[in-house]
Amino acid sequence: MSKEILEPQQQEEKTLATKNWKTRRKGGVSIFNPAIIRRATIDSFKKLDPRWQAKNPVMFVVEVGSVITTIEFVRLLFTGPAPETGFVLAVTIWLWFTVLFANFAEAMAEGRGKAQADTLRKSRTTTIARRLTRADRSGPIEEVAAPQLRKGDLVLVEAGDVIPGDGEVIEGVASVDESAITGESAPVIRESGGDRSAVTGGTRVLSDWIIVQVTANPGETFLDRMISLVEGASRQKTPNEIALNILLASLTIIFLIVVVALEPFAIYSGSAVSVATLIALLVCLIPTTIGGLLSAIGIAGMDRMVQRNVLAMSGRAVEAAGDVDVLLLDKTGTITLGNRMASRFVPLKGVSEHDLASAAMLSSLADETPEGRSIVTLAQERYGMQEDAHLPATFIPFSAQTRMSGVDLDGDGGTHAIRKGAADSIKSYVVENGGEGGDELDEIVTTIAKAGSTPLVVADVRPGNFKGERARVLGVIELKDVVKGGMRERFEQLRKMGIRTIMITGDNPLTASAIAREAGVDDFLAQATPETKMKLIKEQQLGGRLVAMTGDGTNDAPALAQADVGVAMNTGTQAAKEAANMVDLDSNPTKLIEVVEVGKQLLITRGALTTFSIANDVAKYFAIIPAAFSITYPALNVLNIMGLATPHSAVLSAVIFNALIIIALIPLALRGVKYRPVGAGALLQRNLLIYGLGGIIIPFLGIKLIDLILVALHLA
Ligand SMILES: Nc1ncnc2c1ncn2[C@@H]1O[C@H](COP(=O)(O)OP(=O)(O)OP(=O)(O)O)[C@@H](O)[C@H]1O
Ligand SMILES: [K+]
Ligand SMILES: [Mg+2]
Repeated sequence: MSKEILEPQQQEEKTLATKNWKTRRKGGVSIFNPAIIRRATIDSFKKLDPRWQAKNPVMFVVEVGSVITTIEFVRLLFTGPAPETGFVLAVTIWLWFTVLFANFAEAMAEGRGKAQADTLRKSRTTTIARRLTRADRSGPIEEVAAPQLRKGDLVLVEAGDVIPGDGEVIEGVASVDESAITGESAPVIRESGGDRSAVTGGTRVLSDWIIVQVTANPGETFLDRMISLVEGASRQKTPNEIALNILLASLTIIFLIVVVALEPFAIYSGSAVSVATLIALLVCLIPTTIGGLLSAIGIAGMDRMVQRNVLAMSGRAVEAAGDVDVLLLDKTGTITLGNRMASRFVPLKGVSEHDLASAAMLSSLADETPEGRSIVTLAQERYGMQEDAHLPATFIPFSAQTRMSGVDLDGDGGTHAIRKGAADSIKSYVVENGGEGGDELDEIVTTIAKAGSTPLVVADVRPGNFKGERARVLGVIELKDVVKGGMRERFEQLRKMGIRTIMITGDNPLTASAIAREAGVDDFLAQATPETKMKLIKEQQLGGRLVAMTGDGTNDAPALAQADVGVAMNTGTQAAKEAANMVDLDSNPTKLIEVVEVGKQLLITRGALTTFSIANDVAKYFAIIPAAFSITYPALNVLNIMGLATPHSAVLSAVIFNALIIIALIPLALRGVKYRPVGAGALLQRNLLIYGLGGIIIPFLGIKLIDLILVALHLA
C-alpha cells in the first residue's frame, strides 16, 4: 500500500531491493560485463555457421572470401613456399577476424538480454494454485500445480502467495509485489473492475486476497513472452532494416562485378593480380562496417527499451517511436494519479445531503469501479449509511458508451431508477424521462469541473409523480483526482522534441480543460468514447503523422491497436496490454519520452554508421587501388598519396583497419549515438559532419598508422 503503511523494516527492505535492482541495471548487467563478453566470444564462433551468415549478405560475402583465401593459402603450402604465402596467410586471418568481429557485435547486443532471460527463467517457479471448482465459488477449492491451469480457471490468491498465472482480478483488492517482473519493489494495488485489474504470474500478493481469472495458458504467459523478447528469439527484421539490407546487398553485388571485371584487364596487361588481393579489395569496398553492425544496432535498441522497463513487442514499434509526431494520453491514471475518489456530496436545493448520499450509495453498491467503491466508502464513513442487502435490485454497470451506471429498484408502484454519471449523459437521461436539469445544477457542475474534479450527477426516476416530475436531479458527487508531479516539465521536453501532446478523456470539457492546463498538454479531447479516440488517431495518421498513444483501460484498447506506437501500462487491463505494441512495466505514462529517445537513437545510430561505413571506402580506395594496380598501370601511382610502404602492406593495412573499425564501433552501436532534442535539420548536419567527414579522414590516419606498425615489426 502507500508508504505510510509500511513497517520501518519493510521500508528498509524496500529501499534495499530497489537499490539492488538499480545497481544490477547499472553495474551487473552492463553491456561490457565479463560474463557477457565470454559468452559473446563463444557465440561469435557459433555464428560462423554459413546458414546463419547467409542472413547477412555483406558478411556472407566476406565469409566466402575468407574460405577462398584459406584454400589459396593451403594451395600455396602444398606447391612450395612462394613470396606470397605470408601475405595470403595474414589476409586470411584478418578476413576471418572481420567475420568474427561482426558476429561478436551481434552476440554482445544479445548478451544482456540473454543474461536477463536466465534470471527470469529462474524466477519462474512452480507454484501450487488453489483453483475454485465452481464458477459461483460455492464448491470446494482444489490444489493444482500452476502449469496445469488453463484459460478461464478461477484461482484464489491470498497474502503471501505467488500468483500462479497471468490473469484478471475478478474479485477483491490486494497489494502485490511485482518486483520479479519490474524490479521495483514498491507494492502496487490490483483490484477488480477498474483499469488496474491485470496480474502477472510470478508476482506475489502481499496483503488481502483476490480471485483471479486465468487469461493465459502455460507457455503463453507474460513471463514466457518477456523471456523470448529479451533473448531476441522473436526478433524480426523491420521494414527499414530490410530496405537497408537490400541497399547493402546491391552495393556488394556492384563491387563484386567491378572487382571481378578488373582481373581480365590485369591479365591482359600481363600481370595478374593475386586472388587474395582481389578479395581484400572487394571486402574493403563493400560496406562491412554497417553490414557487420546493423543487426547489433537493432537488437541493442530493443535492449535499451528493456533497460528502461519497456517491453517492445516489435522492432518496428521501436523505430516508429523515433519518428513520432503526436502523443495521445488518457487523463485518469495517466496524467492524474487515477484513484478518482468521491470527496463530497453536493445536493440541489430541496434535497437533503442524506438523501443524495443514500441514493449515490444505492447506485454504487454493485459498481466495481474504483470510483463506485469510493462513493460507497464516503457514504458509509461520512454519513453512516448501511448496506441493505435484501433489495430486489437490478444493477446497471458503468459503460464508457453510456457514461453512467446505477440501479433499478423494483417497488410496489413500479421501477425506481437511480443513475449517476457524466453530467451531459444524466441530463439527457432526465430529460428523456420528463424532467429537467436546471441552472443550479449547471452551476455546481461547472464549479466542480473548473477545479479539475470530475462531477458525477445523481438522478432518480420514480414511478409516481414527484412534485409534478417523474425524473429529477438529486445533486452532484465530486470525484477528486490529482495531477501527477513533474508533468509540466516532461511535456515541455516532448514539445522540444517536436511532439504534440493531446489528452483524451471521457470526462467533460471543463474538467478536461482544467487538468490540461495544469498538466501543460498542448491540446485535449473531452467526452471521448473508444470510437472517437480511434477516430482521432486515424485522422492524425491520414494527415501523415505518426501517432503514439499510452493508455491502460479496456476502452483504450482499440486506440492502442490503431496507434503506430501503443504503450500500455503494465497496471492496465489485459485487453489494453494485448492491443498495444509496447508494455511499460513501470506504468509511467511519460515513459514515452524515453521510448521516443531510444527510437530516435536507433534511427540516428543506424544513419550515422551507414554514413561512416560508406565514407570509409574513399580512403581504402586510395590505399588499395594504387598498391594493387600500379605495376599494371603505372599511371595509377599518382593515387598513392598515402605513401604506404609496399603493395602488400597497403592491402593488409586496409584489411586490418576494415576489421578493427567494427570492433571499435561496437560500443557506439550498442549504446547508441547520443540524442539531443534539436531540430531534425541541425541533427542531420551535425551527423553528416561527424560521421561523414570522420568516415573519410579516420581511415587515412588508421591505415597509415597500421602500415607504419607493420613495417616497424618487419611484417611487411
Ligand atoms: N463508475 C461510474 N459510474 C458512473 N459514471 C462514471 C463512472 N466512472 C466514470 N464515470 C463517468 O464517465 C466518464 C467517462 O469515464 P471513463 O473512465 O470512460 O473515461 P476515460 O475515457 O477512460 O477517460 P479518462 O480515464 O482519461 O478520464 C467520466 O468522466 C465520468 O463522468
Ligand atoms: K568495407
Ligand atoms: Mg479511464
